[in-house]
Amino acid sequence: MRLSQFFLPTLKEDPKEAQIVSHRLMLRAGMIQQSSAGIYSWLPLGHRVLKNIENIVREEQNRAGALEILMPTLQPADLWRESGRYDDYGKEMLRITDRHDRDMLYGPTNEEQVTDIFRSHVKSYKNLPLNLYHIQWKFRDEVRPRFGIMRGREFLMKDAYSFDLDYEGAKIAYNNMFVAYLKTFARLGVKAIPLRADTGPIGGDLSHEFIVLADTGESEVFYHKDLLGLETPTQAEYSPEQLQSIVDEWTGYYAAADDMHDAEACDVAESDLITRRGIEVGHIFHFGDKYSKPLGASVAGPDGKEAVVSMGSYGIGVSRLVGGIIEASHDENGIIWPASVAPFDVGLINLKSGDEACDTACTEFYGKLTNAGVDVLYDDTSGRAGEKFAKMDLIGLPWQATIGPRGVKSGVVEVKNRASGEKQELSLDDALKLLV
Ligand SMILES: Nc1ncnc2c1ncn2[C@@H]1O[C@H](COS(=O)(=O)NC(=O)[C@@H](N)CS)[C@@H](O)[C@H]1O
Repeated sequence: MRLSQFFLPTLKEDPKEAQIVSHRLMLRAGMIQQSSAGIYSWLPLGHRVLKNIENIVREEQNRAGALEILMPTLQPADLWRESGRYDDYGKEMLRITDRHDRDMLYGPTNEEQVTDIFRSHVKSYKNLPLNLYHIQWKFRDEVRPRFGIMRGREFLMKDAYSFDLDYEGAKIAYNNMFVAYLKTFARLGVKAIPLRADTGPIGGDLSHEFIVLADTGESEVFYHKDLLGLETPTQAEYSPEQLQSIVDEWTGYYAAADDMHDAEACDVAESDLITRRGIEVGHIFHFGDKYSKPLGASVAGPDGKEAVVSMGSYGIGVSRLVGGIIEASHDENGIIWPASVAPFDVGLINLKSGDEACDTACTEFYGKLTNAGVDVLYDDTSGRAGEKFAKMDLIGLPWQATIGPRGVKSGVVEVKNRASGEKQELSLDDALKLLV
């Protein structure tokens, strides 16, 4: 992509309304544009990152055996009246009346909706276990939306829902999602630790939240230092016993958010207990028949008797993760994207646009990288060198390749790794080998 043909409305100054670094950098890097409180448009650079995160989440859900569907954002209030949540949900719910005066709502979550789909079609235990998920916009009328997309009102969530014949089956489904989350966050380039969590408006009796450690996180978390040393599971498949042992290993260490931490009961030695702030990027719940019972979602069991199915739900904050990853990965010059989610792989800087030799060398190098499948943002604009370097550091692409008049003469490209800051002068061929 040539920068002269892209839409990248970067800002020179820190916007005054931004209180945390990810909000500041997302605005300065031209990734989002606020529409109203807690509601944003995603501009090209931000949209690319959002889609990269979404696709990694999707791949890991698919690998875990979940089936992707897409449920509507607008839901009938009657479904929520059946579960009893229509009144319980409170002011966070955006209630809407359509032209026929039917009560509707903009979904904050989809437990009722997915249970309605299930009960309409699944009648036998032979069709279990089943896990349906979608990646869909949610609306929660947060009383104080803040920190940009971190606590938005309209936000993108992956929410999965599992259906099993009994608790044993539901526990396997829960453990399967727990392990899929460990893999997902590792692929996103963040260290997410699971904590026992409160179940809140979703409900149930078993829940973990996954926290990305970041100094500006809203939650205060307390955990055993050895938790950070655990290896992320890598196998494609695990038996139920293996899943349970992985979950036991990761939940065997003390870890609790402030709302669950009990300093008295915590038996971790002072020297082993770490206190940090973190951002909740995922939250999983087992809640049994909380929705299936009132909505009559049951199947004929092996004994022929009707059994109300046992459910769980599993959320990941896809749009929140754009900010969460920045909070965990930035420096004083800007964002440092993990390669897996970066909007482009390489930023190519032409130090002297308009100079024929430079333009030719850059165009050739750009073409070779692009043909090799590398996603390049080529700064072909006529800005000053200092501005070009600052912009590339701000938007945080993993690699920068710079070609200037001196380099063209000696046939070298300066390649810089954004995360380490390390620079190398390489021949065009060696630079290609490094970047492809
Ligand atoms: N206001 C918000 N802005 C951005 N992301 C949010 C917001 N509220 C929740 N999230 C993200 O969405 C994830 C799941 O939300 S949740 O309420 O915990 N869980 C559910 O809604 C369940 N239905 C899981 S399927 C959270 O872990 C968080 O990462």
